[in-house]
Amino acid sequence: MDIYRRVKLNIRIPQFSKYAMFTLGHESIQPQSILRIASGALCCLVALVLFLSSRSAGAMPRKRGLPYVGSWTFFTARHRFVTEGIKKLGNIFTFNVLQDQVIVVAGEEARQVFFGHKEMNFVEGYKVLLADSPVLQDINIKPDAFNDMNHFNKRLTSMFRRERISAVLPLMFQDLDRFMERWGTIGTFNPHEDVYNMVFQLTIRAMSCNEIADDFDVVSKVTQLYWNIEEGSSATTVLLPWLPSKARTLKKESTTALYLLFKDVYDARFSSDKVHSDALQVLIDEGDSVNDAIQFMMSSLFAGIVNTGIMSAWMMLYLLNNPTWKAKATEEIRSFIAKYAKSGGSLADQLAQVPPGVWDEEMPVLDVCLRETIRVIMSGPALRRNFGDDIVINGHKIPRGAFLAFPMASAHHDPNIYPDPFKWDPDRYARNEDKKEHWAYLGWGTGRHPCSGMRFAKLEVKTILALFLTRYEAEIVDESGSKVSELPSPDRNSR
Ligand code: HEM
Repeated sequence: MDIYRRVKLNIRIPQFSKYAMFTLGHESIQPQSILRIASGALCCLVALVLFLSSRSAGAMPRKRGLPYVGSWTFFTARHRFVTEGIKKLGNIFTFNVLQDQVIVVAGEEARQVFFGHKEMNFVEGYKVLLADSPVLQDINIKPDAFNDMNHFNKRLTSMFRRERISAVLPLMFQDLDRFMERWGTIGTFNPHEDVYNMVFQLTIRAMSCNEIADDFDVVSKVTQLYWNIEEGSSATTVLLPWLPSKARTLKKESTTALYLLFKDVYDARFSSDKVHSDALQVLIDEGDSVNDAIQFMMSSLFAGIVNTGIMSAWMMLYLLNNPTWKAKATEEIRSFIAKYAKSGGSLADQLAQVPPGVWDEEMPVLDVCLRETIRVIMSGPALRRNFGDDIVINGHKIPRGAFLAFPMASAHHDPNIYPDPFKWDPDRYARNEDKKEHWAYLGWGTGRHPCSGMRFAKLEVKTILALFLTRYEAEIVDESGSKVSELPSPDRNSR
C-alpha cells in the first residue's frame, strides 16, 4: 500500500484587471474616437441614425467593430464580447468579421435550432472562426480518406471499445503513477500545468502510440509543439491570413515537426517485427494510410486535451475546496478498490483492477462532480454556419452562409435555470435543475453533435482524480504559499 503524501496545490490567479481595462479601451471607445477625429455634428448625426436604425423594429441589433476587420474582440476576449453583447442587445445580435456576418443567439428557441437543425454546419463554424486544429493540408500534405468528422468519429469509436480500454487502463495508471512520483512526498504543483500534462500523457497513450507515450521527453516535445500550434491561431492569423506573422510560421513549422515525429514512428514499425497493441496499431489494422493515421493522432490531441485538462484541474480544485464532496468522492473510489483490487500492489495497480464498465457507469459521485465542474467552467460560444436556406431564430432571419455563435454561459449561467449559477453545487442535479428547460445542460454537447470523446474524457478525469484523492493529502495555496479558502474565478476569456 502506498504511503500518504502531502502536496500543496499552487493555483494561478487570473489577471482580471487586464481584461477590465481592455473592455473600456477597445470595443466601445474606439468607434467613438474615430467619429471624433472625423469631427463635427454631421458625424454625430450619422452615428445617431445608425444607432437608432439598428434598434428599429425588425432590424437585428448590431455590435459595431473596427473598420475593415470587424469585431476583433470576438477573438481576443470572446466570452466577454458575447456576454456583454447579450446583456446590452438581447438574445440575438450580429457583428461582422471581415466580410462575414456572425450572429450570436441565446435562449431556449435558439438552442433547438442551433444544436438540432441539420443545416447548422459544425465543421465550417469552427474551421473559419477558430482555425486552431492543425490539418495536413496546412503543410501541403493530403490525407487519403480522412476528409470529414464522420471518419474521425468512427475511429474514435474503435479506440474507445471496451476491450481497448481494458488493455490501456493499466498503462494509463502506470503513466499517472510515474508522473506523480516526480512530485515526491511533499511539495507544491500548479494543477493548470501538471494536470494538463497528465492529460497529454493519457491522450497520447490512448490515442497515438506507445513509442511516444513511453518516453516523457518525447511527450514533452509533443506538448510543446501542441502549444506552438495553439498559439499560432491568434486573432491575426484567423482574420488576416495573408499577413506574414511569426505565429503563423511557428504553427506551420510545429505542424510539420509533429507530422514528422509521428511519421518516424509509423515508418519504424514497418522495419521491425515487434507486435503492438496501441491506437496506432488499431489505425493500421483498420487500413488507414500513413497520412490518415497521422491526421487522426493529431486531431485527437486537439479535440480532447484543452477541455479535459481544464475540467480535471478545476474539478481537483473544487473537490479540495469542498470537504464534504471530497470525502464522498474518495469513499466512492475506495469502495471500488476494496471490491475489485484482489491482487494488491501499489494504489495505481489496485485502481487498474477496477473494470472499465465501473469507471463508465458506476461512479455517480465523480460523475455529478464532473458534470457540475463543466457547467460552471464551460461558458464560451459554440460555433456553426448556416449551410441551408434562410431560417428564423428569435424572430430574426438567419441568412444562408451566416455564422452563428451560441454562448454556453447563456444556459449554464442562467439564474432562472441554475439558481446562484457560479456556486459549485453538485446537488443541483438531484433537484433536477438541468431539466427545467429543454437542453439546459450543454456540457457534452447535444442534438446533432454530442461529444464523441465523452466516455474517454470521463475516464481520464476520473483516473487522475482517483489516484490523486486516494494518495495525497492536499491543500490549496497561492503563489506566496498562503492557504486559499476561496477559489478565484476562472479566466473565461483565455482561449
Ligand atoms: C471534459 C472533456 C470534454 C468536454 C467537456 C467536451 C465537450 C464537448 C462539447 C460541448 C461538444 C459539442 C460542441 C458543439 O456542439 O459545438 C463536443 C464535441 C466533440 N468532442 Fe468533446 N469534450 C471533451 C473531451 C473530448 C475528447 C477527449 C475528445 C476526443 C478525443 C472529444 C471529441 C469531440 C468531438 C470529435 C466532438 C464533435 C462531435 C461531432 O461533431 O459529431 N471531446 N465536446
